[in-house]
Amino acid sequence: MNINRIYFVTGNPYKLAEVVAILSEGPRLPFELQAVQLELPELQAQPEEISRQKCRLAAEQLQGPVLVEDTSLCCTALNGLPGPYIKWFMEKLEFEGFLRMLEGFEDKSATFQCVFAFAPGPGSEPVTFVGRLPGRIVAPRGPSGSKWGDLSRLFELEGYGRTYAEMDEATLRAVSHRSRALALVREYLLTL
Ligand SMILES: O=P(O)(O)OP(=O)(O)OP(=O)(O)OC[C@H]1O[C@@H](n2cnc3c(O)ncnc32)[C@H](O)[C@@H]1O
Ligand SMILES: [Mg+2]
Repeated sequence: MNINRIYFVTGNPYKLAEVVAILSEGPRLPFELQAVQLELPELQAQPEEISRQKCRLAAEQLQGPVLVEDTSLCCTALNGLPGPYIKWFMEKLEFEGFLRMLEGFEDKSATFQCVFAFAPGPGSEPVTFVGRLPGRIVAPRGPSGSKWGDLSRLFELEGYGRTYAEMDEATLRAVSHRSRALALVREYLLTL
């Protein structure tokens, strides 16, 4: 396949910066990654299908190879919810409301999940890549005002005993759901 530029499409500047940083580490990809800041509609569906839909829309709009990503936070006690709707839950309930929602449940385990979708152009079925990070929801710890907002103070990574907000950026980048998914994206892109 003759690709020399891939558009990474997101409305979130932090996500964009993180993806560019992670992909610029390690073996160099034979493509230029071009950032496109665009808010894509997210259709109600399972996380992988939401990402695929975003990818199809992005490929149509940009008429070229595109990479998109959608992040979910899945709580075990809520059978995977809020999942892809976490953004709206945090916006509407704020962290106090979100914690209250889980109060009645003993099981506070949760998983951050990142689904990237890639399509070489419009009309192609997108390929997806999933990265997961297990943890649990805790009372807020760590500095507030971080780039990912209060959610990062509520999610404690399994095996680290620290919340997202308490982790240093390099360690987090090495283990995060996004890095895990991007390792698969990189592997795939290198086969094109
Ligand atoms: O335009 P897109 O790429 O969709 O960007 P977005 O900000 O709308 O992102 P999502 O639809 O993937 O929604 C995921 C929500 O989870 C948050 N989020 C994403 N990655 C995160 C991370 O690594 N740590 C903490 N929160 C994260 C993000 O701020 C959103 O509120
Ligand atoms: Mg979004």
